Amino acid sequence: VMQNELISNAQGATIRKDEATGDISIARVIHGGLADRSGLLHPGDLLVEVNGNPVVGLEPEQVIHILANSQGTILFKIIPNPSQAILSQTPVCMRAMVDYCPLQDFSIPCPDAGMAFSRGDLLQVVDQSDGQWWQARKLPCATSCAGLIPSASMLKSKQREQWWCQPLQVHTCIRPREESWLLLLNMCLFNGLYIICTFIAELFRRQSCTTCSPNTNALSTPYEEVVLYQRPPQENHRLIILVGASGVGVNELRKRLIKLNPSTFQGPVPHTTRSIRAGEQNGREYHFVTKELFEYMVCNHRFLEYGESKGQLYGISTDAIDEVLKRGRMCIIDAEPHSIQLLRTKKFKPYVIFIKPPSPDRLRETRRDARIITNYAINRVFSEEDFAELEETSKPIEAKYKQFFDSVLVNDDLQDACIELCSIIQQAQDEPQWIPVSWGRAED
Ligand SMILES: Nc1ncnc2c1ncn2[C@@H]1O[C@H](COP(=O)(O)OP(=O)(O)OP(=O)(O)O)[C@@H](O)[C@H]1O
Repeated sequence: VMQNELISNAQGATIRKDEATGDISIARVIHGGLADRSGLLHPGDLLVEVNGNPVVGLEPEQVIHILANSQGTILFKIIPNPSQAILSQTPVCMRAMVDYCPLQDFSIPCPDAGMAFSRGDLLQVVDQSDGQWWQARKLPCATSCAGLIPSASMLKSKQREQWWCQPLQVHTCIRPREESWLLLLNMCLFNGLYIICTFIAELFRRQSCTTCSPNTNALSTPYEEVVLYQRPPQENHRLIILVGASGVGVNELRKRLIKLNPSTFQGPVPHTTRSIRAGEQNGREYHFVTKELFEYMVCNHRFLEYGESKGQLYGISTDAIDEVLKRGRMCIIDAEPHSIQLLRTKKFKPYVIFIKPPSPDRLRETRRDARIITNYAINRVFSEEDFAELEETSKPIEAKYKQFFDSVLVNDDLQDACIELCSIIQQAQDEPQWIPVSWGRAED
């Protein structure tokens, strides 16, 4: 049975009443609060008097009232908890993978001591002594006082409850667009690898679905333990993933970056089952493979994204990404949001940048002369519907996947966005960044 706690904010401790005996005891001492800093109060201590007023039998609200009205020195008479082991815990940093609001949680013992957080927030967990309720601060620490958050097991059981209550959602994915492949093939006749890669990325983006994903809020890991990581010079660069709504400029930024410094940045070479053409070279435009090998790679989950056009298969493999990284280059890819999880591995240590549209006015202003390619026949300026769709699709992507974003870049002025992208990437490679603890562990 959950006993409710009340917090005395000035003292930074919560109290609770034992309904059978009338005893008032310290339920928890909030890290960084006055009681914690004094080192005089501990969980389980029995409160006998406050400033000479006996408190046994009182309601917790009455005790809080006495405390709130006390001025100057407050004298507590306590019976220390003899079994209280005072353990000093090493803080652990965790990234929140779910949202939490204590005011909407009826199970929290003391909502006023609770701390709200959103997916992606970095939390420094300072106390895990209670299996159900931890204490944590948000990083970078703005306040010294910690707040109550549900433990990982507590959140998981809440997720399970929610999951069972959810109605079954039937979802139909968008089918690949044949005409996009045709455009790809047309372009291949006239352009080099640079355009092919660009277009392949575009094709996968268009044909994939942003609403279905392996990671829904339900049953996901509520917290991910993280550590600061700085790439040692001998290690591969981190994979750079650009994510954004269709039309926001992910491809444009990626193209510009590669063009700016082709000896540093590179995209992966796609695989195809179509036959090699005059002027093409295996491993340059494409990796030309047999259908059997392609299917074998599909079965072995080697493709990040793949599709079929006119009986031929095309795909971007994780091996192709690895090849770029092994050559000492920075691999920059344009991925569907739901592919992020596949790439979140120790090997790639991806750094994910979300490309966000600017304000509605700036979006329309900056894209006045921009062209949108909707299929092989249409290459036109953005319409009002395109702008509206872009804004509408960007928000749910951000809302759903923000826990995976290391950086957010607003693509307003193209030149400025390119400069900012370069500096974000530089920082990602050269400065310490938070990564999941499992990516940082030395090889066994
Ligand atoms: N900041 C910007 N200012 C002006 N035009 C831009 C800007 N960013 C991108 N564009 C233009 O907008 C158009 C769409 O960009 P891009 O093709 O990169 O979109 P995308 O995000 O890759 O979407 P899709 O995957 O659907 O192609 C292109 O013509 C591009 O040149």
